[in-house]
Amino acid sequence: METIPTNEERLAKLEGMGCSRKRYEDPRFIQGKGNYVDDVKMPGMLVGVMVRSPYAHARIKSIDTSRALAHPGVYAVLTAEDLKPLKLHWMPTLAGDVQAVLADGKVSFQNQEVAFVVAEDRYIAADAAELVEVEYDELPAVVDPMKALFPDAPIIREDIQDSKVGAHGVRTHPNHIFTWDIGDKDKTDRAFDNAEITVKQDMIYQRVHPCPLETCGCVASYDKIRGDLTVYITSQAPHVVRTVVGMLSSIPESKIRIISPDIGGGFGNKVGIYPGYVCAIVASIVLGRPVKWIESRTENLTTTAFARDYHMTGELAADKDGKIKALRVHVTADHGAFDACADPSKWPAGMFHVVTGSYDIPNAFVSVDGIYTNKCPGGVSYRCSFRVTEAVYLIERMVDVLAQKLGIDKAEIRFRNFLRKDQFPYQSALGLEFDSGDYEPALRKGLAAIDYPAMRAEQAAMRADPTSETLMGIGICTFTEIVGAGPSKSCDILGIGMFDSCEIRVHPDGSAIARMGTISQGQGHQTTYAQIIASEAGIPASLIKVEEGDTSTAPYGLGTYGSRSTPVAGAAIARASHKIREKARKIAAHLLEVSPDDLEFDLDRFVVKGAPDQAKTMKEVAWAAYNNVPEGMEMGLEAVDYYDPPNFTYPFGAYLCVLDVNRFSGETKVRRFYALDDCGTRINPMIIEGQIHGGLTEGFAVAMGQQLTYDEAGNVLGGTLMDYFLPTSMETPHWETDFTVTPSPHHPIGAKGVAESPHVGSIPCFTAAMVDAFAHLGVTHMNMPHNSFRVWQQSHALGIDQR
Ligand code: PCD
Ligand SMILES: [Cu+]
Repeated sequence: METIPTNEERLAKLEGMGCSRKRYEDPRFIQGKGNYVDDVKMPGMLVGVMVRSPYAHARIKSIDTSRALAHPGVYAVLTAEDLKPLKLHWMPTLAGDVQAVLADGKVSFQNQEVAFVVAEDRYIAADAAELVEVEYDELPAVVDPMKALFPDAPIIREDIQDSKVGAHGVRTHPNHIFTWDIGDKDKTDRAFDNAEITVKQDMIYQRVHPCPLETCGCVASYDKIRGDLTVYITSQAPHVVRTVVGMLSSIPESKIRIISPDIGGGFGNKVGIYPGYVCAIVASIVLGRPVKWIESRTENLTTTAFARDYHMTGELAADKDGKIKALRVHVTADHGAFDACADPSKWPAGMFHVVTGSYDIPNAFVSVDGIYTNKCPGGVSYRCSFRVTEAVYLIERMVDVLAQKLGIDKAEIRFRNFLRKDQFPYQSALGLEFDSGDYEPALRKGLAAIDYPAMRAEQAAMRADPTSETLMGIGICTFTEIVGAGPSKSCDILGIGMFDSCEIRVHPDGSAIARMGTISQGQGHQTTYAQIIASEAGIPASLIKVEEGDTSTAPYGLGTYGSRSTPVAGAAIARASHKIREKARKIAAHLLEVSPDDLEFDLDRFVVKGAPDQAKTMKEVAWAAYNNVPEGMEMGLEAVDYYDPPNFTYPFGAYLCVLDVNRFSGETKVRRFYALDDCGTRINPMIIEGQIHGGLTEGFAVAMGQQLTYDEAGNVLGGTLMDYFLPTSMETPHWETDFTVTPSPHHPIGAKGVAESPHVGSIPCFTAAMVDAFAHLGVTHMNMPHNSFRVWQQSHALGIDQR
């Protein structure tokens, strides 16, 4: 007789939630067996290259494509004139604006798409692109959003120059996109009028770019005989691409197949629809041959989806003990030449209103103005679920500024203002409902981990020593994130609610295939999704095949960004697993000739209550599902779930950073970085740790070096990795990670998203530490990036850079 495995053995075999199961994906990635878009090669495939504008703002007087067309190996050169008859020279953006696919009479940012050259191969296409002769008439450019609102500023969008109302309400200037107000202005103003103390700080969150290792691209293949369009694409939201392509082309969605194969990092960069995709699709339809388009690094850095460019002013009102009474914020948001924000919510500044942070702030008012400038369009959530990193940066900076003004310790002021555990679910003054949190123990753990009192004592000693070449800074960030877009009442893309989905089919041998509407870009969904099913349906993770990213097989879903896969698809996976389990229970009851209520689910089997030797395993049930089901039941064992979450999830964390700054050179060394994260129920602790390392490294990159700078004429300075900071293992500090577990009350398995938290939480922490190094000299804020030159400038301004 077969010996029944022990509980431990069965649990180990399942590799369910909580297990640091090794990543299923890694053998293929490590051995170079991944399959990325640029790996796709089709018979007869042509390659397209963009002709781009050297000017930030210019009228196009003429485009002469004849020399390019005459070049051997060239098949087509598309311009706006060619797209006009198809009504494809402009396309809708995800933010309710329109964007030129190929410049229509005018260019509005440097490297804007002007023509698309299709040729035998990439070299020929690039050579021919040089032969396209474009005559420009340069116009004055404006790159500063404040100056864009001057009465005599150059008008960027002549196409909508006279419209007084845009997608998000009234426009007050031709370069003004919207004003978005939220909160109670009168109450907030009154709280400020009556406050014992107020503080105010301006800050700039610089323009940055997500910079995934793989640039954007696609291979479009139109089959003229069948009328089918297949597109391999670097998309974080393949189903959305299918819907948009359907809308633009009038091809029914049933004849469009969008496939996101392996993706070499997304980070928000691959949410939007870019002109290159549209041009490749049009070229394939026109030429009847597959057409590939892959961006160069410079094209990626300078033309696809930037992030931030938020110019913020924060104000806090408080009493003398540092208890916050009100928050007031104004933001000037530079959206570039077209409003192409990949914002999953109905709010034009995304989830910025999470800006009250981890604190009990009774009154708040926020106003955001969106502005056009002669810069690249975009506005994506570079590792933050959209404008959350901006919000967290603002509130964390403001709390520090207040502490400094009052002479209260920066940890102590947080304890005085934290939301208490018993206040959840908490209605914020800006209308959000924070699901769960427990902030105080998290910060206490962090303070103990770095021995905060000892650090402050060391800092005091250094400050007292006039010969010390080092300035020591201690940064604290106690952030609350908002992830998991989202409830369809507040989140949609082009009118489609932001649900997500899962479909599970169990085979006769007890193995299974599962498909979801999300798409991994390196997060390891194939590993972790199987773990959820393992725990919830009792099928070993190693027997579950997880597939995402092919619209012809996966159920409709809104994709992966905004750390939404766990909060939304993860919930659908759990619920689909429960449906499987409940059908299996009935089959097991039938096999055991008992009532379903007499059965208990035990890891991987159903056991008769009170008779532990009478059981049916999921494997046995799976076989029976195909030959011996209760009368009246359909055969098979499969389930589908579409999940529209009731709320977002609110992961949080406590981060601490200790920095040593050389006041003569501005060089900085991160001595300690401690990150405690709470994402509720943890599915794979090892993957979470990897996600946190990645997010912290990108946070380090943004805080210490990343910036897309423009000169007055609108030239992008630093559109290559020589200038744009991408940290390697050489620059990256050592990370210390920790956690607490506060489950989400509304998520079926209590899980919250985690992937963006480390990015959102670390950036203000680095700035806080940097400012803290200079705080005793009266400095309250320093704008990022904190590279050596800029830090030295601060030192120099204070006159402490000389020996
Ligand atoms: N509690 C929990 C949570 C979570 N998890 C895990 O972790 C991960 C993540 O998750 P999440 O948080 O949910 O998220 P997702 O959705 O998946 O993802 C997204 C993210 O993710 C991140 N990470 C990463 N990684 C990699 N590798 N790559 C990439 O790209 C990336 N990206 C980035 C980003 S940026 Mo945005 O897009 O900006 O919005 S958003 C983002 C997965 O695997 C999961 O399963 C676990 O375990 N547990
Ligand atoms: Cu964002």
